[in-house]
Amino acid sequence: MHVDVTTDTTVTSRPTAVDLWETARSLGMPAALWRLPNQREKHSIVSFEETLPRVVVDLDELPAGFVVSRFDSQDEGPDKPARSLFIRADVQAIFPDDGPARVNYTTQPSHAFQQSLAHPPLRPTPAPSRVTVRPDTQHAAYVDGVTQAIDAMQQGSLRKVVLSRTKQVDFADVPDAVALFDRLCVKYPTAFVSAVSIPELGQIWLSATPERLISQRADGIFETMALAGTQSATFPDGTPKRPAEAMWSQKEIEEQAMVCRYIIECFKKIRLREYLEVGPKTIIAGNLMHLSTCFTIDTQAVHYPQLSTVMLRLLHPTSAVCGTPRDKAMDFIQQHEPHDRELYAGFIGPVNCPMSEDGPASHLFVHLRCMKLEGKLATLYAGAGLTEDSVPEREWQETEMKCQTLLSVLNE
Ligand SMILES: C=C(O[C@H]1C=CC=C(C(=O)O)[C@@H]1O)C(=O)O
Repeated sequence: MHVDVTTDTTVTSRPTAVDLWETARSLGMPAALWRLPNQREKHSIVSFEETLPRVVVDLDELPAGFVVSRFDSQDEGPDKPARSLFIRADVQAIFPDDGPARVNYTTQPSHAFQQSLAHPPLRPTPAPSRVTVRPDTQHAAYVDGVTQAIDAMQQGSLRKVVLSRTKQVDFADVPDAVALFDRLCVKYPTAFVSAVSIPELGQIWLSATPERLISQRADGIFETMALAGTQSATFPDGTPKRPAEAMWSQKEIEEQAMVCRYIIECFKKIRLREYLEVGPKTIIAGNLMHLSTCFTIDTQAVHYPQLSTVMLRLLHPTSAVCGTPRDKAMDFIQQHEPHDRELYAGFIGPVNCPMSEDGPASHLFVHLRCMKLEGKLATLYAGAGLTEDSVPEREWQETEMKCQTLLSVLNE
């Protein structure tokens, strides 16, 4: 059933993103809020299922919703396909930049939800909350891990591995997730910005990621990208760099080329040759620059409507977050990273959601530049792609720069 809330007098006629988010949170309902790269309108969904189903991501089968996948979710054999959390879009809202929200129910709304949305709970501490970054205790272990990775690569068992670390930040008060989301949207217009509330885990995840994993547009165009190589988007004196001014080392060019080759190997596995490859080009991602190659395919022209579902299974986790060869890199990560990556470097995004007049589309992104919020504690995650030419201290500095993407909005 589709009910346009703007014509339904039992609920607030102009709910804001905050109203929906706080209503869902007060009732223990999962919710997602996102803004696609280079767009202004924001989207929000709420699910009435308090415990999220774990689904096989089949883009041809799933109803409208938002997928959240762990980094380590992979097929464990033909009968044990990878599973992801699925936030079904029981309530779906679009917030245009200049106009009232459009809200639809796709299932019969619960009475409690309607009642609560009519009198939405107050948002937490709208004023900026003070933050304290906990002192780093991971530097020595990280540098040691990089050194061990370089040894493994010099011995030839590994060609690339992405090693990550965490950083913890304490807020003085429980932060306002929607306010942080809004700040990320303003600061990173080219990123996919999201806030996801998962009550059963007691977590909210926030991110501003530059990396598209898979898009299946309403017009049948499939897109993916190879992203790697990192440098600051400013010169040491703080002046912004233009993409043409970026200097890339052999190590970074090779690191990104490995991601390209990994994607092309996936196309080869399904004998697909009709892809358009553009790049590598330097792109700006907030405070950073990366090398990016885009791959597009017209799924209608190649008569391959299930391409996105098939490629998702083959691609995740890509060499941009895991390494090459994939299984060896995964083993290295599991043996050397002291933390569980959880949703960091997994994939997230809307599936089969109406995003334009053309119809529903799916946009899945690699979950980078992200943090997990548990009450007043935030855990930030950042990794760096290592090759045998890596310099341990430089890789640590790279993870520091990646943490800045989110840190810089926490204190505003
Ligand atoms: C693993 C991360 O970034 C990936 C994406 C772009 C550049 C990367 C790099 O230069 O290492 C990483 O492959 C991260 O942000 O935590």
